Amino acid sequence: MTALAVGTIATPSVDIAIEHVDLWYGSNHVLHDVNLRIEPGEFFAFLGPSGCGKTTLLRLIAGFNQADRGRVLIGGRDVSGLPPWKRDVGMVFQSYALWPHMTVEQNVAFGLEERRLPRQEIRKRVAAALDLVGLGGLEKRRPAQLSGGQQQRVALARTIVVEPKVLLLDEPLSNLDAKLRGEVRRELRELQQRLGLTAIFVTHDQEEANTICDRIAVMKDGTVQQVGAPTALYDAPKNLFVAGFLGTTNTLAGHFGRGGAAAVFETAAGTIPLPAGARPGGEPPPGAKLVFRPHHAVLSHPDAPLAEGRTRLPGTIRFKEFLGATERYGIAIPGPAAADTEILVDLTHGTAPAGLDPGTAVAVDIATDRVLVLGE
Ligand SMILES: Nc1ncnc2c1ncn2[C@@H]1O[C@H](COP(=O)(O)OP(=O)(O)OP(=O)(O)O)[C@@H](O)[C@H]1O
Repeated sequence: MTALAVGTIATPSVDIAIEHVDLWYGSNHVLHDVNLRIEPGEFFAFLGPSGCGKTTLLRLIAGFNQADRGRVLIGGRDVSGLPPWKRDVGMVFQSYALWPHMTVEQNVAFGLEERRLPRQEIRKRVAAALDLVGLGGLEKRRPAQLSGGQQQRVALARTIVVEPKVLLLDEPLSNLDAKLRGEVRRELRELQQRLGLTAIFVTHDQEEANTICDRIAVMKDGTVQQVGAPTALYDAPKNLFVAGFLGTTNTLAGHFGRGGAAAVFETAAGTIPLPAGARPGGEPPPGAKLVFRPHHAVLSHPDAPLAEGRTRLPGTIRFKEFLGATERYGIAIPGPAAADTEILVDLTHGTAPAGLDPGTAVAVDIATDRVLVLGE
């Protein structure tokens, strides 16, 4: 265990282990055999859609929920039976939960006064915590006299001032507007790194998880689907859910080629050769689909020669959207029984050939080595 001190705030870096955790709310089985290890000093995210069990898992680590099976270890110590105040965890809530009648200073000092620390020590630590979150000078204000971002920082200062071993953040930025969210999340990341604190961030926003966290656990229906660094999850998703949750993706239903030796995937839009490794060994996964990202294809003139490493599907532009740095094209690929497949293609703004307007016939040239076949 290492400890880092910034000013008078010291936080240890500890690991967290979640082992075979199951939890029911009555007859509702909310967490299913969850196993995770979070490294010391890591910024970790629980990411998933609403109701998948992220907050339940976070509250379990905090000690507000108890597992029906399995255990939680913090810094190697089994904390499963311990109440929240004996776990050395600090939690920041979505609502901030500040005391409205207290000043900033009093809000931050509250936890230290409860612990009956000497007055001098409290004063020093509160000043250091407010300094760390950039709120020096606002000590005498009340929460109502602060902006949302400033209130969030008070909540953070109040949590770190007690020097928790673990910082738990439950959608802490969701009450802030988009611009402020970006700013506060950078500050949060910087603070977490300076303190070397192990932190877990709950969010359903993939951009938030990607920008702030070292690793992410993607959750669905109370199960962990995949754990990895943001780029690893984006580039090598394990299944269709992870691929779809982390960014836009094209998915084409079909089946592996039969008969011939070549590894191909046959879809209603056409037959697509597969790179080595895209075809999992043995039986195809259930509900297998071909997957590729919109920026892994380009648009060409139907008569242009096909570049090496690409495979071509002919189609017609259905729509075009300007997204800022990129332009998104929706392409209808004709299929049997009048069932067109729609493929999205993202081109960097300014790089698209002229004349790519709705109704134009184009060729979608897909980078064959970026294609994956994934199951449910
Ligand atoms: N106190 C409770 N009693 C009974 N069921 C609950 C309770 N809290 C949550 N649930 C249920 O447990 C499941 C998981 O809820 P949880 O709040 O952990 O999900 P979440 O992923 O954090 O969702 P959100 O992003 O909407 O906060 C949901 O089906 C929810 O309705």
